[in-house]
Amino acid sequence: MNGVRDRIIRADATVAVVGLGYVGLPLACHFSEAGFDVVGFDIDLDRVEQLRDGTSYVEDIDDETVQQAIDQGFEPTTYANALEESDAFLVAVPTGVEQSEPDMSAVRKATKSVAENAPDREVLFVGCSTVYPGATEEIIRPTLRENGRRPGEDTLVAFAPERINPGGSYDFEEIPIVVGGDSDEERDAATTLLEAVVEETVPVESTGAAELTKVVENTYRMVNIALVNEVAKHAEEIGIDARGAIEAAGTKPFGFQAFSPGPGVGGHCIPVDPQFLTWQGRQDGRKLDLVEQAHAINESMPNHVVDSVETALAARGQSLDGSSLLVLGVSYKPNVGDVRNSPALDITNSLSSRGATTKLVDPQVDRVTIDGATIEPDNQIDPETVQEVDTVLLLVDHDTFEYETISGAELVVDTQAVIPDEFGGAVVRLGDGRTTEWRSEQVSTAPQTSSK
Ligand SMILES: NC(=O)c1ccc[n+]([C@@H]2O[C@H](COP(=O)([O-])OP(=O)(O)OC[C@H]3O[C@@H](n4cnc5c(N)ncnc54)[C@H](O)[C@@H]3O)[C@@H](O)[C@H]2O)c1
Ligand SMILES: CC(=O)N[C@@H]1[C@@H](OP(=O)(O)OP(=O)(O)OC[C@H]2O[C@@H](n3ccc(=O)[nH]c3=O)[C@H](O)[C@@H]2O)O[C@H](CO)[C@@H](O)[C@@H]1O
Repeated sequence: MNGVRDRIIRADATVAVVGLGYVGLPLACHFSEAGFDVVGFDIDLDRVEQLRDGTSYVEDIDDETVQQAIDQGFEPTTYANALEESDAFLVAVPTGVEQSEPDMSAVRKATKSVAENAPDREVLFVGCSTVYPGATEEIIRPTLRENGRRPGEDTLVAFAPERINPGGSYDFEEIPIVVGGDSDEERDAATTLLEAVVEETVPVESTGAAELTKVVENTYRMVNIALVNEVAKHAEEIGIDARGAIEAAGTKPFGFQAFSPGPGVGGHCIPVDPQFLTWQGRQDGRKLDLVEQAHAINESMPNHVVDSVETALAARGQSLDGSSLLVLGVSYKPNVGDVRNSPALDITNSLSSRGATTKLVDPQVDRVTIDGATIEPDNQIDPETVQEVDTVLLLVDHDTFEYETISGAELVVDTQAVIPDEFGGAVVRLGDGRTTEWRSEQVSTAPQTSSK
């Protein structure tokens, strides 16, 4: 009765979370709340010190939650040897792509840290990072073996991809977790562990099945966003409003899920995870044409937005070169401060390279580096600036934006179609059926002078 699963069942297992970011910190706090001793290992000293001071850096976890976990024994540390008394290891370190190739370097290093420090008894290793299908077999197990562990024997191995959704409407415990193991013993141990913190686990037959599940979830989302982006560009040409059609299609009670056209696809998941599949396909000499093309469509949206600004200014007798814009929203999606892969960065870069000057507003983002320059976006929309610029460009619909403040704008390019019609100025919307109209006629309020 000294197997790791037994220790988990008795809740006298020590849980180690490796990687204390958007995924790892909530995991650590939930296992602490569930009554487990928790060790949190991270290589970022600043993050560890913040946690030890009871301070959170993750939007969905407040300081009080961190302090409660600390009071219950949660031990954030940068010392890997603090792992030596742990029984179950949850690894949630960054993964991504570099030059379209999967970057699994952090997974390798974290797995090595676990192997080098795990105690000389049966332990459980659960991969939580999003990886390419087969990575547990090809990277994690060999790394454990190369560093003195026996996968499947003294180290049970499973894969349980995180579905946590920062800023989302679902609570952590409400989101079912898929758990893949290559043996019943490994799958059962991991399922038992995760059932301590979520209401539902979904066991699948292998680690590969769980890895593919996660990548499929996010590839499905990326491809369907690309579909509505392509439809939006088409709708602009045929003079029919795309969003109205998508919204109407959403009334079909089955067989359709509505997505929203936008200025591009950002974040660390949706533009990234599908590239694990396309890379894998190309490795075998097979292209996943649909996934590759969908990614390309989404990548084309920032330029489409800049072209729309240029066309809207031209319809008013103005040039993009020398124009001034107030850009609303820098993060990759509403109500988050994360700028990873944000389309706003590409759009702002492109505007600058085409001679426009931009002023950024984002209440969620303290500072952002664009083209090597560190910029601190304004916190709120300044009506005076609205009057001064040639165009207000809305990229991200943060809840805290008050659009009344832009009522004096001469031109608004609205990529999210959230500016109300009573706005009064000239509003150009992504996917708007009236695009053909404003392209061909001078906008009634258009000044005939050059840009300010
Ligand atoms: N953020 C999300 O909403 C989300 C959702 C689902 C899945 N994921 C996946 O989870 C994984 C982690 O993502 P995240 O958003 O938490 O990343 P993050 O960057 O917020 O946090 C990762 C943490 O790991 C630490 N780290 C890096 N290398 C390490 C190492 N060798 N040993 C110990 N710590 C190390 C970093 O210092 C950082 O604090 C990624 O694979 C991501 O795709 C993220
Ligand atoms: C656990 C996990 O992996 N969770 C992921 C996470 O993904 P995420 O945080 O990256 O957020 P997304 O909402 O996918 O946005 C990504 C980009 O796509 C743009 N977009 C989105 C929808 C749309 O209709 N049109 C768009 O243009 C948006 O602006 C942004 O730039 O949460 C999603 C649920 O929110 C999950 O499904 C998804 O698995």
